[in-house]
Amino acid sequence: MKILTCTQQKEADEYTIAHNSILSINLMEKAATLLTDAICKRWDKSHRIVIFAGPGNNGGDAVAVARMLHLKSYQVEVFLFNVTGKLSDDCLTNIRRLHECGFTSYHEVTSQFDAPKLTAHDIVIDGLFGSGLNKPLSGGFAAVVKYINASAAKVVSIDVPSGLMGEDNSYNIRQNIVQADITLSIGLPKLAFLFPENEELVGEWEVLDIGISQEYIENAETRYLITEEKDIRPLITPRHKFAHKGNYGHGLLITGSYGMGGAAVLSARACLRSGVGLLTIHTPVCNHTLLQTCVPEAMVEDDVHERFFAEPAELDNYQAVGIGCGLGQEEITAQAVIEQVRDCEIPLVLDADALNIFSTYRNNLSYIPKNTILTPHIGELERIIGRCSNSYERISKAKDLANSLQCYIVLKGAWTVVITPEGLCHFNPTGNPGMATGGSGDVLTGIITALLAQGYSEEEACKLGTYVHGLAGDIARNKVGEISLKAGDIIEALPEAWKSLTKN
Ligand SMILES: NC(=O)C1=CN([C@@H]2O[C@H](COP(=O)(O)OP(=O)(O)OC[C@H]3O[C@@H](n4cnc5c(N)ncnc54)[C@H](OP(=O)(O)O)[C@@H]3O)[C@@H](O)[C@H]2O)[C@@H](O)CC1
Ligand SMILES: Nc1ncnc2c1ncn2[C@@H]1O[C@H](COP(=O)(O)OP(=O)(O)O)[C@@H](O)[C@H]1O
Ligand SMILES: [K+]
Repeated sequence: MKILTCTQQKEADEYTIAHNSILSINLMEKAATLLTDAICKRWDKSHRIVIFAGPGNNGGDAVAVARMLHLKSYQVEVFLFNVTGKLSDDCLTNIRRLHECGFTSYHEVTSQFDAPKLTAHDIVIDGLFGSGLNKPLSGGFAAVVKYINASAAKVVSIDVPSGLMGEDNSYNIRQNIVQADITLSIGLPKLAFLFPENEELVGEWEVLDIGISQEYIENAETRYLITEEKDIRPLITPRHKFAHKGNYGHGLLITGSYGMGGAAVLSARACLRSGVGLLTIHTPVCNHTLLQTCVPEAMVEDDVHERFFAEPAELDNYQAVGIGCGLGQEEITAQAVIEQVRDCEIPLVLDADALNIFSTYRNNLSYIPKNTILTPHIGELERIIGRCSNSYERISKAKDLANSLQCYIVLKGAWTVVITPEGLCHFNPTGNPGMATGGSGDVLTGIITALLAQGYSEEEACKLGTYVHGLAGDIARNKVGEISLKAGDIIEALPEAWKSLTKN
C-alpha cells in the first residue's frame, strides 16, 4: 500500500473528482458517511458529540458528520471557526444542509470563543484541519487545541489530528497538536502515523476507503509503502518434489561469545525454521557443546578462541552469512569482524555487535560490501548516523546511509522499515510490543540469513523476513500474550507463520 504525502492526497481527491465522475461534495458525503459509521460503531446516543470544525474541507467533513449524527438522533453541538470570513465551498454547502435539517446547536466562532465545558462522557470530533494544514498552529487555534487536549473527553480526529503535518514534523509545535484517541484517516494512512513519537497524538487509527482513484494511486510516485500480505505471498518460492538440501543453500552464522551462547541458539533455530538447506554455526569453543545439544540439525565450527570470535571463517562453501548476534565487542572480535566483512563476497547480514563494531571503527564502514543487509534497532543505527531528534530525520539519514553504502537497512521496531539503496522505504505491518524482549532481533537475523542462502534477493529477504518474523510474533502473542512472550516463542510460531503464508 502506498503512503502519499498530504499534497498528493489533495491531488488524488481532485483527480478522483475529475476522472471518476463524482462531485467534490459527494466525495465529502462518502467520507462523512464512513466517519459517521465509525463513530456510531463505537459510541451510543448517551454521549454528547461536540464537533469543532475548521474553515476548509476538513471542517466540511465535520459539519456533514454533525448532520448525519443529528439525523440519527445523537445529541450534537457544532462550533465552526470562521475567523477569516473565508470558508471552502463544500464547507459552506454542508453548513447550509445542516441548517436545512432543523439543526440549532450551531455556533459560528468569528472572534470570541465561549468554550463549552467538556466531560469525560463527551465525544469531541476534531475537524479543524486536515491535509490542508500549511504551517504549525498558533494563536487562537493553538488555544483551542490546548483546551481540547486538557479536557477529559474522548477525541476523534478526522483525517489527521489537527496541527499534525502528514510527514515531517521537525519544526512543528507539539503542544499545539490535537491528541486524538482515534484518528479516522481518509483515503490512505499518513507517514506520520508510523512514527513512535506520534503515538500519543494519533492514537488508534483506521483508514476509511472513500474510493480514491486507483489510477492516480498506481501512478503516484512515493518513497514510502506499507507491505501487505498480498505483496509477500508471491515472493515465496514453492519447493519442488525432487528438491534436495543442496537446492536451499548452506548458511553460516557467526555468532555467540562467552555468556551469549543463547543468541547463537536463537538465530540458528530461526534459520533452520526458515528453510535453509544446511546451516553451520561459527562460534567460540565455549559454545560448542551448547550448540551441538540445542541445535542438533546444525554443524558447529569452532573458532580458534575459547570465548570470543577471533579469526575470520572461510566462506567458500556458503551461500550467505549472518554476523553479529551475541558476538561482544572485544578488540580481537572487532578486528575479525572487519576482516571478515571486508573480504566477504557472498550475501551478508550484519546485526547487533557487528554494527556496533562498525560504529566504533567508523573508518571501516566503506569495507561493507554493496547489497549487505544491516539490521539495526534505533540505538544501533544512531551509533552510526548520530542522534536524531525525530523519526523523519532518522529515516532521512538512514536513507542517506543506505545510499552511500549501497546497502539495505532494516530499521527495527514497531513498523520496522526496510530501506533500499535507492531510498524506498517499505514499512512492515506485522509484529507487536510483546516482541520488545531480548533475542527477538537474533531470530530475525537467522530468518534473513536463511532466505539469502536460499537465493532470495536482498530486498525479498528483508521484506519477507521482517513480515514472517512479525507474523510469528503475532501468532506467539495469541498463544502466550504480550507480557510472557519471549524470543523462543517467535521461533516456535514460525512453522505456523510460514504455513499461513503458503496455504492457498
Ligand atoms: N472533496 C475533497 O477534496 C475531500 C476532502 N476531504 C477532507 O478535506 C481535507 C482537506 O481539506 P482542505 O484542503 O480544504 O484543507 P483543511 O485541512 O481543511 O485546511 C485548509 C484551511 O485551513 C487553513 N489553514 C491551513 N493551515 C493553517 C494554520 N496553520 N492556521 C490557520 N489556518 C490554516 C487554510 O487557509 P489558507 O492558509 O489557505 O488561507 C484553509 O482555509 C482532508 O483532510 C479531508 O478531511 C475529504 O472529505 C475527502 C473529500
Ligand atoms: N513494539 C514492537 N512492535 C513490533 N515489533 C517489535 C516491537 N518491539 C520490538 N519489535 C521487534 O523485535 C525485534 C527486536 O530486535 P532487537 O531490538 O535487535 O532485539 P535483540 O537485540 O534483543 O535481539 C525487532 O525485529 C523489532 O522489530
Ligand atoms: K482533523
